[in-house]
Amino acid sequence: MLRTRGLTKRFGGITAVDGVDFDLGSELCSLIGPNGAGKTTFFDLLTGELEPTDGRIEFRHDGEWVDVTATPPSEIASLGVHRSYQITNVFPTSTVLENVRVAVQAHSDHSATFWRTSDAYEADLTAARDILERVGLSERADDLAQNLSHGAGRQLEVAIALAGDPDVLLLDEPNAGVSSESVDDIVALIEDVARDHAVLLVEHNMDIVMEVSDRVVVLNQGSVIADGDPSDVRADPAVQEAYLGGYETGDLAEDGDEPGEPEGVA
Ligand SMILES: Nc1ncnc2c1ncn2[C@@H]1O[C@H](COP(=O)(O)OP(=O)(O)OP(=O)(O)O)[C@@H](O)[C@H]1O
Repeated sequence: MLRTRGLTKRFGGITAVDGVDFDLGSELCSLIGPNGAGKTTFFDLLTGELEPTDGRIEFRHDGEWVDVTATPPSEIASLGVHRSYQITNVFPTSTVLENVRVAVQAHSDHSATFWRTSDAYEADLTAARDILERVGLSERADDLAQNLSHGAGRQLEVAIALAGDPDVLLLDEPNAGVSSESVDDIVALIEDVARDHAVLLVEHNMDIVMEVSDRVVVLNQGSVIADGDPSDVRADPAVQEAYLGGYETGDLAEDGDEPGEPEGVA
C-alpha cells in the first residue's frame, strides 16, 4: 500500500528520520519508539507536511506505485492516505454530523458542482450518518463538536478521516488524553477500521500496541531498530534497552505512569 526507501529528514544538525526503508501492507502496523525517535516526523513526511531531505515515498494507487515524494498533503489525501489529526480539522461550532457531512462532500465526486442537488446533499448526509454509526457517535450527531469529550473527539477525527474513503489511515496517538473509561471504545474503533484499511498507528500505550497490532516497527534516533511480530519485538533486547525497559503487559499500571506506558513517555 505504501513504501519508503532511504527516507531521511534532517533539521539542521539533527537527523530526525534516517534512511528508513518501510513497507506497509494490508495490516495494522504500530510505530513505536522513545520521545524524539522520529515518529511524528515520519508521519509528516508520509502526509506531505514535510519534504524529505533524501529518499522517496510511494503509494500503491489503482494498481500502480506512484512516487509521492514531496507531494502536497491535499494530493496525497486524494490518493487515499488520510491522517487523523488531533482536533485541527474539526469545526468546533458545527455539529458532529455536519463535520462529517462536509468531509464526505469534500471527497465526493460532485463536490466541485456549484449547484449541488438535494439528492447529492442527502447522499452525503446518509454517508455521514453511516460513518457516525461505525465510529459509535450516532447518538452525538446533533451535538456541537466543541461539547464532545476528548475520547468522543478522537472518534470524530477518525470519522472525518474515514469520510475521505482512504486506503491507508495514519492514526496519530488516537488514545492521547482519552479518559480510561473511553480507552476501550478507541481500541475497538482502531480494530474495526483496520478490518478494511491499512493502518499505521503511533501509540505510546504498549498494552494497546500489543493488543491491536499485526506488526510493530520500532524507531530509535530516526532508524528502524526492530520490525516484526509484536511479541518478538517486545522480547528484542535492543528494543528493551532503547524503549521498553523491562515492560511486561500491564505492569506499568501501578507506578503512576499511564497504564501500559513505558516510563518517561510524554
Ligand atoms: N521542526 C523541527 N525543527 C527542528 N528539529 C525538529 C523539528 N521537528 C522535530 N525535530 C527534532 O527531530 C527529532 C524527532 O522528533 P519527532 O517529533 O519526530 O519525534 P517523536 O518520535 O514523534 O517524539 P514524541 O514521541 O515525543 O512525539 C527530535 O530530536 C526533535 O527535536
